[in-house]
This record gives sequence, structure tokens and C-alpha cells, in this order.
Amino acid sequence: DYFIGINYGTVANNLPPPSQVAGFIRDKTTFNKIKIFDPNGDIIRAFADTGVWVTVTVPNGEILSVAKPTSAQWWVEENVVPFYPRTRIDRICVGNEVMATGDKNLIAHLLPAMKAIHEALLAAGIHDIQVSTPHSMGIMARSEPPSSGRFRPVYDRVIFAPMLQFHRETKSPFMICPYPFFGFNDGTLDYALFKDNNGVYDEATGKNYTNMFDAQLDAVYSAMKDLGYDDVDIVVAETGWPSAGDPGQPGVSLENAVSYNVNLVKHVNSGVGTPLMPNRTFETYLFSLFNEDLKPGTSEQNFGLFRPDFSPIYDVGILRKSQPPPPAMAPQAWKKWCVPRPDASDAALQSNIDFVCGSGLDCQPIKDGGPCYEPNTVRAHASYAMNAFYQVNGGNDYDCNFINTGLVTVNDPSSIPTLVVSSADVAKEIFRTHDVAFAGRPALYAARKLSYNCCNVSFAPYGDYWREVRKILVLELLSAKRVQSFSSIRDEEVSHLVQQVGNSLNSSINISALALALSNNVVCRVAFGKGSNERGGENNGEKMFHEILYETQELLGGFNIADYFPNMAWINKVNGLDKRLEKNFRELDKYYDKVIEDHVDSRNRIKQRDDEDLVDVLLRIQKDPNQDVPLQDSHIKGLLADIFIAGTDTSSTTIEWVMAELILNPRIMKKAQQEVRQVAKGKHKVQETDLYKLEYLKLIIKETLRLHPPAPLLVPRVTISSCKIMDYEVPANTRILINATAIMTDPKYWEDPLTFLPERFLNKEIDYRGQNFEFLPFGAGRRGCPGINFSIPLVELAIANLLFHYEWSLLEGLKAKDLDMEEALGLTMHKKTPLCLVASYYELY
Ligand code: HEM
Repeated sequence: DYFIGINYGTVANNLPPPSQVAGFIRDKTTFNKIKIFDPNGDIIRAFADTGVWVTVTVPNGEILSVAKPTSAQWWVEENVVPFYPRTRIDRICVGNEVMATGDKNLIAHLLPAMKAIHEALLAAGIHDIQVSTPHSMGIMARSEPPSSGRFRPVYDRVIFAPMLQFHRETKSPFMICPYPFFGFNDGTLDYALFKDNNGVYDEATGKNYTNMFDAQLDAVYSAMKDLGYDDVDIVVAETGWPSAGDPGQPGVSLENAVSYNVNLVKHVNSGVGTPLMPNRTFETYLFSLFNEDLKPGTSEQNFGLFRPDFSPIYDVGILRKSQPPPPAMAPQAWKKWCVPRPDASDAALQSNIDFVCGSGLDCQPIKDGGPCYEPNTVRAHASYAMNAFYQVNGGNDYDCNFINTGLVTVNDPSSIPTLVVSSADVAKEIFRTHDVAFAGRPALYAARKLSYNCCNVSFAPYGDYWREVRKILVLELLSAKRVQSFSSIRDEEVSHLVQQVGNSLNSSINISALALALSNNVVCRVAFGKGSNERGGENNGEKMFHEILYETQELLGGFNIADYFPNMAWINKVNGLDKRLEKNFRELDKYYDKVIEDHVDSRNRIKQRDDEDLVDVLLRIQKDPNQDVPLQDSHIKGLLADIFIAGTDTSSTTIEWVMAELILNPRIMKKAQQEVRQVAKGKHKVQETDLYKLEYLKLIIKETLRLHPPAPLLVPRVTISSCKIMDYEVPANTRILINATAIMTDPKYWEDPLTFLPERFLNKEIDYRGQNFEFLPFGAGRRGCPGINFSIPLVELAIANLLFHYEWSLLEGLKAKDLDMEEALGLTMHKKTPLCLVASYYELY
């Protein structure tokens, strides 16, 4: 059933409201995908939280407009961003059967519009929505026999080859609408209906075709193969058969509609594929959900599977059977616990605690000083109280309901089940198929404190608050447009770095410290608007800010027993961890207070919208009474914590490891220097406009991220619902650690995996945006890193200039084999000992 979706057309005046349709599809059918023919906000919203995948269409009339990048950005802002990811939009179709319109202007704008929408999605920080466009079979010049299938001449090279190239690059499918209904004649009706027939023999391949659907798919496949694109996926955007038509209309009957659609569903789900594409399964969207009374022509009105009152015209095997009654006695083979549901609010959980403790049950253990007081959160206390109530009353499931805020589990909540993922195949299944289920973040002991009780993007539980704050962070700091606007700051700060190196020629230079100061200064200036004379790394009065940050990293990355055995949190009082945590929190808090205070002051004086930095924006949003998610000071501080914790050390660590690897690999260093000196020949420095030409440097950065990912276990996740991965049931609330290092050095995917070899990425389409699951330095899916656009240009510019201006060597007397490459414990994996190198001036002219 997984592969069968349904087209939800709305050319009718008698259809039920979208909310009812969404509930019907979710509860009564096995469809888990729908496709709509416009960006109808009511429909898209109605499918929020249903788990149903939604394909949205840009109508043909909007193609010319969205071919312009700014209009495409608007389109995405209006039609995707407000709904995604609560509605699981997974594909945008740009137009519908555009080639069939014959409108040359429209056709010429189709691919540019697809590209513009794709770019707009990336700019909005959305990496997992594909872009495609459905084609009618009219695009074919020949389709019989299937092996001779070819696209219409001229269109094949001018339109389809570049479009297929786009599909290949963006890993999106080619979408077609095969309708045997429009292709059969007197002699081929059985062949079209998947009924018994002699089949059609393709002499060129020796394959016998027993149904027209396969033949049409293989014809398209042959045409794609002829152009060299047989690796691109095919999705069946529409197919169907009407159940009624005009009197005497050939082939139209209820019986034929049943035969075609029932057999089609079985055929697709069987996974046998087609003669030329054996063992492949094609995502297939039936046409259509409802009969549509405003369509022209009787048969056109009767493609539906359901009437507007949801009664089936016929069942193609997609109606859910009614649930079997639960067994009289729940099996007691294992012990069960009652825990709060992941989506239960703190307010609801507090009222559960009040209810249980008010009912006479002993709640001393969760009072201050009691053995279960720690962790001191509403959720942890509710977990204790709700379970106590459930157990005392005999363990009946209804005693764990708590107005739908309780959940019976077989996992002992006092220890936390953890799944470590070390294979790209499992990561693929997680991020491709179960992304939402894996989108939770555990409220880790240290992170909870340092993120103001998970008030930031990185550690916020999956839900509305996370969505809102991630949107703010992306729009105001990390979108491609914003990042571009900071280019002069990057340029100035990298020049400052080059100058600092120049001041210490021929003596030991601490690259690690310089990289951290660079990253910190850029972040401070773009997020907090600090002037360059207030560079964070050079602050001498108070404790250096990066020292505080190192401690933060260690606290966040270190093993903490309370994260795995909550009942043993008391150990942290004894081993001093609580004290360290409190101290670090106070230091950070003081810093954030100062940042906010400075901004409140300066806001009172001036500030146009144009020169607002991120903190100004947050303060403005805080004052807006119409804001959906009200921001308090602690929320703002939580977001500042994000930027420092997730944004500073990651980029500087990458710079540090690139330089370390280059010094160990003189051949690669030399090649990179030759490239950069060639590209920026005659200039005084490398500029951002040169970066796109530095192909080898980009390979070096990829290879560094492969061997030294700044977050080797990504950031921990927690499942928010149970799901099946590779036949194993993963329960809700399981801690998930993705071992990116193991995956990125797995010999199954990487030859000679431990050798630093940038050339391995040459001519490969492996990108770090979370689509290649063997390469995940930034994670993947909806909780993947939104800071890629922000960090990569800075890393590239810094390395390019360091290589352009200077020759590099190890400290005198030190040999390459003596360089300490050990990693330090922390959330970000930096070098344990700072990287110190010697620079000498390179004669540019
Ligand atoms: C080389 C640089 C960077 C690397 C390697 C990196 C890596 C990562 C990784 C592995 C994750 C976890 C992803 C997952 O769970 O799938 C993450 C999350 C995150 N990163 Fe980055 N990051 C980098 C730079 C940045 C920058 C510059 C910022 C912002 C200024 C940033 C902000 C975030 C945020 C907010 C999250 C949490 C996302 C969420 O939970 O929704 N990162 N990063």
C-alpha cells in the first residue's frame, strides 16, 4: 500500500470540506500520499499531522511568474513554509502536462520555473521536498514496441535532456501519466485492463508484455535511456479508468474500472516491476479520489473512487478493514509503565500531578529532597505520578489515559533505550521514510540547563515552538539571501585573520585559536551587530568568551549518567557536574544579558528595519502582540545559545582540521595552493566571488568533514512515535545516536576509508545536504543543520586566503608523524591540542 497514492481533484461543487477528507483518508483508507492540483491552503492545512505525504502543484498559469527567482521565493514562502513540516509536503509539481498545452512560451519557462522553485526551497532551508512536473504520454514520438520508445524530436534534446539532468542532480523523479484508457482499441481492451491476453511481443528485447501499463512505462524508460538518463526515478503521477461514460462509449463500465484499478494496485504493490525495469516499484497516484461533477464530459466526471459522501463507488483494495477488538486480557508477559505522551503540554502534565497527588497517593518522592525529585521538570514528575497512579489501580490501560496525555509503554522509563545507527542504509530509511518519527530531541541534562529548558532550535522538542524559532533563525540569519548580505563582514574578518598571521611570521601561530576568534567575530557581528573593534576573542577584562564556550562544549558532549538513568541524577550533585553546569550557565547568562541590554539601549535610540541584527529582530518579535508563539527573554537567550553552541565552534573546528590535514599531506597542500594562486592571480586576496572556481578546495573541505565531522554523533534524537526500521520495531521515546563517523568511514561505501584523499569526491554527486546517506556531516531531514549556507563560505574563504598568502610548515624539529591528531571530548570534536604552525610569506609577484 505504501506505493499507492491518490489524486485529490476538486473540480466539483459538492465535495466535503478538506478537514473531513483528510480524516477520511487517514482513518478509512490505506493511502499515505495525496496529490493536489493547486496550492490550496485549506487542503494543505487539513493534512497537517495526519502523516499523509502531500504533493502540491504550481498551476500552469503561475509558471511564467515562478520562473523568476524572487517570485519563486514568494511562492514557497506563501504556499509551503506556513504548512511545512506539519503537513508532510514531499513534492512540488510545477505545472501539469505542460507539454500537452503546445504553448511554446510556457514550455520554455517550465525548467527554469522548476529550478527556481528548487532553489527557493533550499533558500528557505527546506531540503527534502522534490520538484518535478507530470507529463502526458503525448510527449512520446514512439512507444511501440516499448524498447523503441523515444521522446518527440527536438523536445528530447532541448527540453527533456536538461530536465532529466535536473532530476538526476536533485534526485527527483520524472513524472508521467500513463492512461491505457486513452490508448486501447478493439483488439487490445483485455491487454489494457490487465486481463488474460496473449500479450505483445517486443522482438528487439525478446520481452513479452501482458499489460499496456508496463508497455507505456517501458517506452518512457527507453526514451530516457536513449538520452542517457535511465538512472532517474519514474513516478506515475496519474492513471485510472472511468466507471461511467456516455451511452455506448467504448470500454467504459464499472466492471472495467474495477478490473483496471484493482489489478493496477496489485501489480504495483507486487514489486515485480516491468519487463525492462524488473523488481522496481513505482510510486503511483490513482486518478481520482472523488467523482468531479464540474468536469466536461461524462467519463471525465466519473474517474472517482468515492462519492462526495465518502461512499465507495468500488473498492480497489485500499479501504481499511475495521480494527479487530482488543484481546480481553492484555498479555502480561512483560511489565508496563505509564508515561506522558511526547506531545502533552506541561500545563496538562502539571494538572495530572495535581490530580494524582490530590487523590491521596504518596508524592513525597517527587518533592524537593525526595529520591525522584531530580530531574526537576514537570514531565519527569508527571512520569512518576502518572505511573504510580496506573500501577496502584491495577495497570488498566484506561488508568493511563489522563485525558489523552498518558501512554502505556513496555520500556522502563527509569532507564532509556538507545539505538546507535552506524549504517547508511538504516540512516536512509530513517530520514527518507520516518523523518517525523525521528524528529524529537531528548531533553539532555546539560542541554536542558544551557538552552533555558530547551528554548532553542537545537534542543526544542519537535512541535510548534521549534518550527517557529527555526523559521526565525533561518529567515533572519541563515537563509541564502541573509548569508550573502554578510559577505563584507566575512571579507573583513578573514583579512583580519590574514593580518594576524602576517604579524607572527616565522614563529608559532595557534591556528585553532585564530579560527575560533574568526568564527566568533563573524557570528557576533552578524547576529549581535558588534563592531569590529569589539572582537569577542580579544576581550581581555573578563574571562575570554571562548574559554566559557569550551567548557560549554565539554558539558554538552560529555557522558552524563542522568541522560541514560534519570533516577541516578543525584550522582551529579556528588561528582561536581551540577556545580560546573551552574557556573557555566551563569557565565553564559551574564553574557546574554549584556547583549540584550545593549540592544534595548540602542533600539531606544535608532534602528531602521534594514540595519537590524538578529537580536533586534527577536526583540521586535517579542513586542509584537500578534505573535503566535510569544517570546520571553529566556527564549531569546535560548536562541543566542544556539548560535554560539551550534554555530561557532563547528566552523572553526573545520578550519582547524583542514589545516592539520594539509600539513600532513604536502602533495594536497601544494595542489590546493596552486589552484588558489592561479584563480586569484594578480589580486591581493581571494574574494568570495572567486570561491566557485576553487573546485579542489571544495573537495578538501568535503574530505575533512568526512574524516573529522564536527559533530561525530550528530545531535542526539529521540523517536516521537514508534515505527519499524528494517523489520525492527523502534518504540517511541527511544534515544537515537547517529554514528556519522562510522558511516562516513564504512568500507562498504568508502575505499581506503581512513586515508585523506579529496580526489575521492571528484566527479561524484555526493553532497553534504543530507541526500547522500553515506555522507552526513550536517545530519539530514527536518532536523538537519540549517547552518550550511552560513558556515561553508566562511570556511572556504578563510582556508583559501591562508593558502594564498602563506607557505606553511610544522614547528621546527617537529615531524609530520609527531603531529597530535587526537580529538577532544565535546559536543563538537575539535583537536585535543591546539594546532600550531609556522607561516612564511609567499612572494605573490
Ligand atoms: C561546519 C559547520 C557545521 C556543522 C558540521 C554542523 C553540524 C550539525 C549537525 C550534525 C546537526 C544535527 C543535525 C541532525 O540532527 O540531523 C546540526 C544541527 C544544527 N545546527 Fe549545525 N553545523 C554547522 C554549522 C552551523 C551554524 C553556522 C549554525 C548557525 C549559526 C548551525 C545551527 C544549527 C542548529 C540551529 C541546529 C539544530 C537544528 C534543529 O534541531 O532543528 N550549525 N548541525
